[in-house]
Amino acid sequence: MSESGERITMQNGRLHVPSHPIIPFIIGDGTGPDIWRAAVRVFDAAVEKAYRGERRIIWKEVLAGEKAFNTLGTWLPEETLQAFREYLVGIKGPLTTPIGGGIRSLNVALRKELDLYVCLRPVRYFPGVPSPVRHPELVDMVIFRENTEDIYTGIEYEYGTEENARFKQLLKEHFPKDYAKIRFPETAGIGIKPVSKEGTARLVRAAIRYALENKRRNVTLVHKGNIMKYTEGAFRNWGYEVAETEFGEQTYTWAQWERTKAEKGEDSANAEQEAALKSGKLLVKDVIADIVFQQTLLRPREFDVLATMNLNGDYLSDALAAQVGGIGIAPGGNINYTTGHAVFEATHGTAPKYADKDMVNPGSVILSGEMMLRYMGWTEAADLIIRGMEGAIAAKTVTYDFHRLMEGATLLKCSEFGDAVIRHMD
Ligand SMILES: NC(=O)C1=CN([C@@H]2O[C@H](COP(=O)(O)OP(=O)(O)OC[C@H]3O[C@@H](n4cnc5c(N)ncnc54)[C@H](OP(=O)(O)O)[C@@H]3O)[C@@H](O)[C@H]2O)C=CC1
Ligand SMILES: O=C(O)CCC(=O)C(=O)O
Ligand SMILES: [Mg+2]
Repeated sequence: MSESGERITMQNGRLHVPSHPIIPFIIGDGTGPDIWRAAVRVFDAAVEKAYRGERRIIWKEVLAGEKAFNTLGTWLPEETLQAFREYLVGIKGPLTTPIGGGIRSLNVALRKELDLYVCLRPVRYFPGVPSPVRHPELVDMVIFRENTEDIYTGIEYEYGTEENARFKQLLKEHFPKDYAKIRFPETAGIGIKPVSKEGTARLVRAAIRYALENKRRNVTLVHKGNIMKYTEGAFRNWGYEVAETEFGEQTYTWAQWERTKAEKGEDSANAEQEAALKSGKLLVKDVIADIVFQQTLLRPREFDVLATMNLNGDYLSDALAAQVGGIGIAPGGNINYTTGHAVFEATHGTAPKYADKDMVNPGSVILSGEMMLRYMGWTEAADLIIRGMEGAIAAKTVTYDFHRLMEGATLLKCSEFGDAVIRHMD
């Protein structure tokens, strides 16, 4: 490396970012290399333009996925985890996860290993982006998805294995009534869904803090608590508990509304809520996970910040991204707000059929980098990236995914879109 850099550190609960921070990155599988090549040029150009050489990112490649396996014989090397631990803030491309067998998700493993408990996925509209809805500009939501629990924990017992048989035997012996509920016990695979009070509380706390700091109007707890009462239902109840016990002065909850209604009737509850919201309090409400897909589509104005469990948030991220133009422009970050550790990454996957074609939209990783720069406090560079994205899209110079839905647009390659973003920073 020709130039040495320094570590980003956490000091007294605040991120300390040197002028030449070392930032580890994973290129990713499939379309990852195409996208990274385009995106890193955008990041460097934005930083150079904003700080005229006074600040610079010292990139440090770390391996994971196919590149790691092919060179080191392991999918997620310990050195990679160590680099993210040591340098605190990093960025990654997508990594492949085989379906129905093989290795477990490296993406999920990274989040768990580094305890990046928030998957933060903002969903906003860029004017000019083709959208399937009539008013995409009304979509301005931020998903806080729990990243370390739920059925993503990966405790599963495959049908036909000894573990599966032993687990079912344990159920049969100790919980015979529950065992009898399994419709086809002989051939059933089994998965376990742990959801804890601590895991829920730290996620909901982060969502409420974000909403208050960013002057959002509401936080919606998304759950399927009518069916899964002690996991998803508990997520809702613990979420309300956090709002009321830790942010009681600043929030009004639907749980409070329910209690007032039971005591004094619906009119009183409505009046209480209205007064609370008029006084500027943040509304904390909840919605069942199936209807949230309809409501966010039909009444996007009613949703600001959404706090979800792991699986629900995974589904909802892709669905909401579609409303503002699709997964090609859906960024994200995995964050531990206590330790400061963060790994930014797109919402989409490896899109393997487009690999090495220099074709896909690098927008999601570019905007994930924009989130990273903002997280580091390099807001001038982040603002330039937004300006560049807005300019490239407004000029109708776009990649295939937008081009196929846009009238009169110019089709750009992945790398060319990166160039267009840089040009429009001026
Ligand atoms: N965090 C991560 O690393 C993630 C990894 N994955 C992994 O990725 C692999 C593939 O998953 P899959 O379910 O196919 O989902 P993908 O997100 O990889 O791709 C699905 C479709 O989304 C569209 N798309 C994806 N990326 C882009 C982009 N940059 N620009 C424009 N359009 C894009 C394409 O749609 P179209 O064909 O219509 O143009 C593509 O066929 C799996 O192994 C999965 O586990 C998945 C999600 C996240
Ligand atoms: O890990 C994977 O392969 C998929 C993860 C995913 O879809 C997500 O985090 O949104
Ligand atoms: Mg996903």
